[in-house]
Amino acid sequence: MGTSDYALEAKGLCREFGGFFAVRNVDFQLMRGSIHAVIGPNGAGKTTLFNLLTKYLAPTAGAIFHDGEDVTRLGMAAMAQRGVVRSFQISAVFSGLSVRQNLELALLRDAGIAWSFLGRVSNHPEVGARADALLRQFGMTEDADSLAGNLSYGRKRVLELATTLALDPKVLLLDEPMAGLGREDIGRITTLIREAGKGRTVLLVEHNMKVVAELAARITVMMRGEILAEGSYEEVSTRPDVMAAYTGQAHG
Ligand SMILES: Nc1ncnc2c1ncn2[C@@H]1O[C@H](COP(=O)(O)OP(=O)(O)OP(=O)(O)O)[C@@H](O)[C@H]1O
Repeated sequence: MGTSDYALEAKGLCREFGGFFAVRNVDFQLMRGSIHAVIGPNGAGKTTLFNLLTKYLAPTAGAIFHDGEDVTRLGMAAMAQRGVVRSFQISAVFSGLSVRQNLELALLRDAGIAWSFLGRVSNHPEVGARADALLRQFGMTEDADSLAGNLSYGRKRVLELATTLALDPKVLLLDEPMAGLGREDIGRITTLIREAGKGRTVLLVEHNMKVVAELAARITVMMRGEILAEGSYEEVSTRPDVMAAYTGQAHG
């Protein structure tokens, strides 16, 4: 399998905090076009690995490749330009704007058009049409004119995902997309991520095993900063060492 089969690849990745290795010597491959989950008990190093791959943190050793090119030294903005987009941090929802305005803002930003006031949208009819399509796709047509700040927590997370997808990322990186959501919103966001995964590469860090089992074709299990196991849900969930890693840990 060639390097270019991977949307993202890490080689010998390390992140040390004052002598403590949160991530130690990790070799990781994110296959292009796949939905891949990183799981593991609390403190395993999932968030640190995610922050390294999304360029939020710099590694203390090792290298990161995107489409086979060394991107170790690039920052988040340069990665976003390459179509590698992290959700739920980058795509802030503006609570003083309506749902539609939030989507229009994201679409204008993606098109590289400066956005200062909404009158500008009328100059770009394609933006209005794409906002309508996103509203329909995300089941938010009825909320279009509601202020984002007045949405429930779950609907806000749906809007965040919609604004991220407005950027049409090639690689979508999601940090605990289900955190704090009720069952209904989990079902909706699971469906939306599955749809978003068509023609894209998706990496998610997620504690909810039902969601991981439903979405991820490949799963990486981390433990004490290292990769403990990799494979399908069936493969990793039946391994005694993976079960032992979770013993005594409460996970949703
Ligand atoms: N900025 C930091 N400074 C010092 N130690 C850190 C820092 N960030 C993370 N760590 C440590 O690195 C280890 C891995 O943390 P990390 O947040 O990556 O784990 P995690 O698997 O995401 O855990 P959780 O599931 O609880 O979010 C933990 O022991 C944590 O205390």
